[in-house]
Amino acid sequence: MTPQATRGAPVLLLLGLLLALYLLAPFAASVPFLFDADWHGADLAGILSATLVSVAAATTSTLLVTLGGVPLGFLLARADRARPRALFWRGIGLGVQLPLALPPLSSGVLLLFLIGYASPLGRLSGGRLTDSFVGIVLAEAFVSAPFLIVAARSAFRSLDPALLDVAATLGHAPAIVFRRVALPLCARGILAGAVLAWLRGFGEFGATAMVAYHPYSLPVFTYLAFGTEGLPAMLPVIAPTLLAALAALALLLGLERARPSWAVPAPADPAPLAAAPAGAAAGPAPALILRAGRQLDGFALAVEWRSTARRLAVLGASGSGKTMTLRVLAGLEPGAVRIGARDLGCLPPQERPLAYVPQSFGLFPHLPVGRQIAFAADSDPTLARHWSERLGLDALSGRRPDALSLGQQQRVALARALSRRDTRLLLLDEPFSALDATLRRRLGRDLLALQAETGLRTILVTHDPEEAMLLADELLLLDRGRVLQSGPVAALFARPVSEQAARLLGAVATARGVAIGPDRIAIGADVALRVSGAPLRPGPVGWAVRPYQLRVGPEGDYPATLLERGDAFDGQRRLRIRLGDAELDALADPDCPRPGLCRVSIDPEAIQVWSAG
Ligand SMILES: Nc1ncnc2c1ncn2[C@@H]1O[C@H](COP(=O)(O)OP(=O)(O)OP(=O)(O)O)[C@@H](O)[C@H]1O
Repeated sequence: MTPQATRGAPVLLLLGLLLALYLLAPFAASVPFLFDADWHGADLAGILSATLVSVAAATTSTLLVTLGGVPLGFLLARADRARPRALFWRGIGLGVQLPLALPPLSSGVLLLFLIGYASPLGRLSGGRLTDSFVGIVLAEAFVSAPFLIVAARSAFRSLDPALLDVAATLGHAPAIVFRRVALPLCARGILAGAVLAWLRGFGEFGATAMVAYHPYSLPVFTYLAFGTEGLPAMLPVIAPTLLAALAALALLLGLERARPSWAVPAPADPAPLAAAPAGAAAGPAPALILRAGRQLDGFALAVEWRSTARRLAVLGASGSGKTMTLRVLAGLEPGAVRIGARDLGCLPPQERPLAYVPQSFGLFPHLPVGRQIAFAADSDPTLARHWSERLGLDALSGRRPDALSLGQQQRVALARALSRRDTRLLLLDEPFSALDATLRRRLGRDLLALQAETGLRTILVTHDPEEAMLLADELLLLDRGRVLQSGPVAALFARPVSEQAARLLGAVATARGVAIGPDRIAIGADVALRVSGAPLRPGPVGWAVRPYQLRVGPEGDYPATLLERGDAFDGQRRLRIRLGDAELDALADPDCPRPGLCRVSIDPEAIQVWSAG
């Protein structure tokens, strides 16, 4: 907090400083007593032995607790994300924190029920679980484990789940995903938890005294020295305790301050891709069949889709279920998926022949570009080299993702996906959403080039109709988890099923008319527009046309009235015209006619028409 931030909050400052003072005061208060300490009469051999016992027991218990606590923290974090949260894991999450809430003496009593002389385990072990080094370790593990589990759980909870999903869709089994992605990315949080657990174990007295009074650990030895010889004899015993605590705290501080060393400024955006020879494969692909049904709190997904196109897009408003549909395809959500004769629905994500690029690209923060591209379980070194070079990533192979521009990050994600030996399907979730308009256009063209070059089937999730029309031949329009319409881009564009579908497809303003022939709509004032697409049935229709599709001038197909003429900007002038009964916006050259009668031409293919009956 800056001095300015605390200036307005004297009460906060006072309360905070009071507590800090109280925590430091005992150290200051102990200074005069140090001169009374009985350094000469100190039992150095006893202190050394107790210190060694405590260090060894705390280290052993921390290792044991880490071994089980890290996987448990991972499972608990995963269960925290699941909806609904399983009762079993909620119970486990609560139960493993109980030792935190218990007085250590009570923990000791509970442990005696389990491993004491009279317990089945105690009898089985011949009493070796109490009053022994093993007993100290068990007591320390019991009281210190929650520190490690809570730290690991919160470290794993802060991990971006998309990274685990991507690693799975790159062919890795859950255990490998845990080892290669989750563990390295959460190592600092886990290490901090381990240091806390070690400190807690090292200083443990109550439970240890109940379970294993012998051999003396440092806290028990300190208590003994105080009880038999008083404060002066106890002071030398505190020295190793303080030293160990300071060393552990220094380690904790070091962990907090440690910053990844790879942070270097992001370079400029990549140059556009050079044109490449087209088409490994063209024409229709094996039929893709998707059936997804999902019932969540406040949202239901019910999608059925069949397509043989190679370039597909899922288009819909925010929250319509686009990402979920893609995740069903990737095997990250349940659903039936088939490609040709191959049933993918029964395969886990790591066994599906596809690559999934989530919205944030899903690059692993701890891996440099070179290892990132080769990360897939079935990564082909020849393909990896090819795509690294083709996408201009060779010079960046040593950089980690936070030292890359967004455009470069996207290329790394694509190179990683394309380097898999058996990728049949490339799933792209809003690949351009984080980019500005210029980069969006450029990377859109890059992707177009890649589609032509690889012939790979791509499914693009987007809410941008322009992007969908550029990069897809077939569309799936979603609305609140349901299919609004699906089919070839041109057919959907010409004949959206409803005004809502037309708006999703980019219609800004809509108007009413009447179909008077298979390719004619009357829009009032004796104007009948010629339209393209499937033959129309007579009856009321809605229609729309984009402003830049209207050509306004002295010549043209239809009579209209120019109502307003806006200021010229960026080589264009915005006009307001009346065409039939509709008032529409149009874009024209700056030197277009003045308000008054004019003529308008519209390409029939640029007019969207839907039944409004
Ligand atoms: N685990 C969940 N539990 C309950 N609802 C969820 C869960 N995950 C997603 N949803 C809901 O499902 C709906 C669809 O989500 P989805 O991410 O597929 O939408 P989208 O169309 O991709 O949206 P956007 O364009 O904003 O990314 C949303 O309303 C979301 O709130």
